[in-house]
Amino acid sequence: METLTEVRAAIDTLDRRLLELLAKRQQLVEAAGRLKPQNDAGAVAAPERVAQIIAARRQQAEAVGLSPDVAQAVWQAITDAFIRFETEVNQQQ
Ligand SMILES: O=C(O)C(=O)C[C@]1(C(=O)O)C=C[C@@H](O)C=C1
Repeated sequence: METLTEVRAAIDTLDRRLLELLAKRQQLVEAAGRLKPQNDAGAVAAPERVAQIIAARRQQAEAVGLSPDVAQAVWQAITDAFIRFETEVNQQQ
């Protein structure tokens, strides 16, 4: 992989896989939102679970050669976005 164009093509391919995994994650979050009591913002936000996820992903990142700070930022953004998504699901069930 020698050119910026090649590197970007590889990033696009990898991002496609990430999108598919995030779509599967969304289905699981939707199921979680339906299992929680309706209109329960505290249950949806589950801050203790988010803290557990962030700590675990930091450790798991180190094991696979990913910067723990990058992992924390990514999973903070993921959980923020999915809490917003799950809030909609939880209100509409
Ligand atoms: O574990 C849950 O309770 C979920 O609803 C899933 C999830 C997640 O995205 O991983 C989403 C919202 C909560 O803040 C915590 C975690």
